Amino acid sequence: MLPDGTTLTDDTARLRAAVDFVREHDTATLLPLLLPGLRGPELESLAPHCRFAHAGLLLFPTDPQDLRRRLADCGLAVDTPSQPSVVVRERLARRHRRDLAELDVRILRPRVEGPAGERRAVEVFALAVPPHSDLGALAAHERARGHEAHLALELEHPDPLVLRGLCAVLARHGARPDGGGYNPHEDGTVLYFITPAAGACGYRRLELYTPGDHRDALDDHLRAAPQEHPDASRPAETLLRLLTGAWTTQALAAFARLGLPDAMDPHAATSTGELARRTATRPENLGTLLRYLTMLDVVAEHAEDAEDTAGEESFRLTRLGALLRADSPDTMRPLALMYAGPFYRSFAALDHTVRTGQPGFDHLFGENHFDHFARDPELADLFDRSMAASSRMFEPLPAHPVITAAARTSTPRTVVDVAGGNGELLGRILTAHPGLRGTLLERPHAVEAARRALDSAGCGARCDYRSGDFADVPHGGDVYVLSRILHDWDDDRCREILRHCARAMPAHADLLVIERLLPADGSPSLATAWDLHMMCNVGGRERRAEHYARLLADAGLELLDRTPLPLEAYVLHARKAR
Ligand SMILES: C[S@@+](CC[C@H](N)C(=O)[O-])C[C@H]1O[C@@H](n2cnc3c(N)ncnc32)[C@H](O)[C@@H]1O
Repeated sequence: MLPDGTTLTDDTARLRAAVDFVREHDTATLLPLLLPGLRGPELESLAPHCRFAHAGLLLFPTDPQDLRRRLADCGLAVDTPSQPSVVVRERLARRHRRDLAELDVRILRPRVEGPAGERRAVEVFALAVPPHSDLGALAAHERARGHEAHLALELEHPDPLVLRGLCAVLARHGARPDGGGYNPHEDGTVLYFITPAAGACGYRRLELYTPGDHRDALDDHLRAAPQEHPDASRPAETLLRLLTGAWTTQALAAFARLGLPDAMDPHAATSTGELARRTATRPENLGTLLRYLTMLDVVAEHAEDAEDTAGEESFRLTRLGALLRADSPDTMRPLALMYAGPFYRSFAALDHTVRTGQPGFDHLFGENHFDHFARDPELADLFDRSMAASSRMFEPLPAHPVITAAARTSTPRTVVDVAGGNGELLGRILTAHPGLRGTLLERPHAVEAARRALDSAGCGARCDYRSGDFADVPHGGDVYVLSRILHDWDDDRCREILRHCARAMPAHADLLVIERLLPADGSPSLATAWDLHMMCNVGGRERRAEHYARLLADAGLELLDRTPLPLEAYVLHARKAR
């Protein structure tokens, strides 16, 4: 893929584009292109630990002479013999369900200098595809998709701590693990990442190369990566696992409702008999539930200790399971109850939604989900708490440049949270910046919940509340926030909401929109799953960044930039168009 999004199918042209890219970019300018939120001190501390080492691509010469000719056409000399590839060969075998023996992928690294004469290379993976070979379709697919095209950073010092630190920085800026491996022929460890869709250099894959054997870090990295084709060789087993996804939703909710996460110890195993006693359940049936949850890594089974447990099984809570504890500050328990409750029942009407366009929720409950929840205080409270349960996506927002700039001014500035739910985000911003004031607009029942939450967070005195509708967006604020609002609505309603905001915003005001973004290249993402959820339950949708830019423009607003947030969300920064 080229930076302008076009795809080159001719191998020599693709090679030349990679060579030009390597010649033109240096490490410090490349990093923010790959990770758009990376800047300031974090960028300065990251850059010295790694160097831009190469751009990689996969070519399909007809034979070794053809490859040499193409390299020469691009002015590349190869003075070292090719090495067998392990990682790319395995990825191709998995993706195309081919036998490894059919795929003799070789690696060459012709040297190319960077803009200041830096030592670099183009990493060429070559798979020979003679005329009429049955690998032709594979080659056409790979040329068109460019799955293996990547940029590589090499660690300056192969220190395991630095490697893990770099992985953490990449994760914080939206890079997702995407496989990797250890190559014994070269004694080097590669970790691949997919960078955020927002990356501006045309490459979406990033390789972190570390000389030496770092299989500990690699194992953690591989565990975090979604499998490209889960069990592609066993389709019937895979389908059975997929078909029974509802059991997972309900097993997790039963686990939470029975109070098991709170009755279990994360550090020590407890026998099923003791757990059954604590939760008033039947040991035998509880054992069945816990064994299922062991497969999901929610609990871990411990080897029996015959003396302590009289031969019973015993289980410990894992980090994942601990997120369902009711008393955990980052509990996701309300989401477990919501997805196994009203949003579980409504998903049974998904085919109705696809046929008619009407949300399954409305079809089943006879009204829009906001109205349905608003009439039932218990459900309304569960909904508010379930929104707050994924609020870790808000963690970086108090440090967003728009908020810190507002907090630095001598006159008190006001953050207006439009449909701010139970005040989770506004509370975080006001707690981090004691000089800021807040205004929260919500429907009446939610205003009351927000008032209680902000009072108990100690910032209620700096907050005003407006009970009302989107048409009542308060005028005269300095920063306006629309968090997870636009994805609830169709385009026409979004334009209306944005126009209400634009009318209320003074010329200097900023707007922060928090949403997940659909990937432009169809790569797996939470946004794609939530797109289905929004369609079935709310009648809304997830969108690509350009789609939001168009909606903002229709309301007289201009999208200025976007920064990734945890849980695959983004914050889009807009102002009034000049
Ligand atoms: C998905 S929640 C988002 C809440 C919060 N901004 C957050 O990110 O956690 C959507 C919110 O929109 C509010 N809402 C729905 N319709 C509204 C309307 N017509 N006027 C104002 N708020 C509305 C709901 O009460 C709900 O709290």
